[in-house]
Amino acid sequence: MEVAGYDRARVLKAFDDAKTGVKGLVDAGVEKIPQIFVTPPDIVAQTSDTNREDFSIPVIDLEGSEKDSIVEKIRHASETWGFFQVVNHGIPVSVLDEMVCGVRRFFEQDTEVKKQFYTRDVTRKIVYNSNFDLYSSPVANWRDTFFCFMAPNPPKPEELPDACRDIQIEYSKLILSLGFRLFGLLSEALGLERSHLMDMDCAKGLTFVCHYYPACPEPELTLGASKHTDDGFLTVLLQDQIGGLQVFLENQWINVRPVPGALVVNIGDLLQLISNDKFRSVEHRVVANREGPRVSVACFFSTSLAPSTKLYGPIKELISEDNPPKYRETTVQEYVSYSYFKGLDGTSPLLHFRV
Ligand SMILES: O=C(O)CCC(=O)C(=O)O
Ligand SMILES: [Fe+2]
Repeated sequence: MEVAGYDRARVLKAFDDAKTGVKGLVDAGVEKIPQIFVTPPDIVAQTSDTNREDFSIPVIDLEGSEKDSIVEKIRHASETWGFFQVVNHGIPVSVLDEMVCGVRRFFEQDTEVKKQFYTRDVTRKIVYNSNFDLYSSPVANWRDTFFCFMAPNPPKPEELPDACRDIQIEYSKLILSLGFRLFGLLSEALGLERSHLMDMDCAKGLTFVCHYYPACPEPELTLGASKHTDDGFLTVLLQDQIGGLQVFLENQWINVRPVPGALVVNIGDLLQLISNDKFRSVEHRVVANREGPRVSVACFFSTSLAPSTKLYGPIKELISEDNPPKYRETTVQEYVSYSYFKGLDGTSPLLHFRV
């Protein structure tokens, strides 16, 4: 929001140059959030009762009874909610807990060491900064992040941060095998051969996006993450027990309640595109909280981000005369860079690819 006589560009640059992110502000004891974070009240507002017991995203037990019913539950959730949580997914709780601790150690380590990772050069192996869209978005979010590509060409172990190297390597192996399993189930849920989505390279690339949402002194004035959809094929999210993630469904914000040991799975834009809108990539956001820090790890599955001319459009088996393609074909690189440079401005990048 603009305030007369206020040089937003200069304030953003000073915030960025400090390389200490939102955590740096909290450590310095701010009691009021700086203007760059102040978000219009209608955007922060809750729409209605977000704690309705009868309206929460499904929790699916991957070791549950018959496989057919798991596929059916995943199909239903992907068509209606675009989100579900999975339990009994094969990743031990001790690994989930250590991953959250590792991310926390990264953000809470010595500032001078952490600053070495601070960059906006996305060709670097580890990219730590605050608000990837700081200069393009109308408001900044109360969040710091680091990300790195873990597949198909992971950084060398010595390139990973000391604070979370071992657990990142272990978690990425387990998340890749869970991802393969989920893509098998999603393929079947689309009525395709089990290997269809994997054969399209939907799980070839894995990016870890690790968020740190410091406690916020004025949570009613800002957001942890503005509303957006995810641009890859699928996201598997690990969140701690603080909560704050919300999904926009039936015109209201629904809390994605932390379930101990569960992982949150959501359909990304590219899966909506290739499924010709059968599966939904649903808008979500993270509210700010007086309590914190909140830690989350979003694992984005996409193709390898190495330049490729391979085109992705609605899957031929899913389209017909009655269900013509709703999107033009695109390369993953074109889609992802369009989405990245657009930033979290509240509109879906999918619209740009509609025919
Ligand atoms: O922190 C969260 O719960 C969500 C993060 C998210 O939506 C994202 O990284 O795309
Ligand atoms: Fe997201």
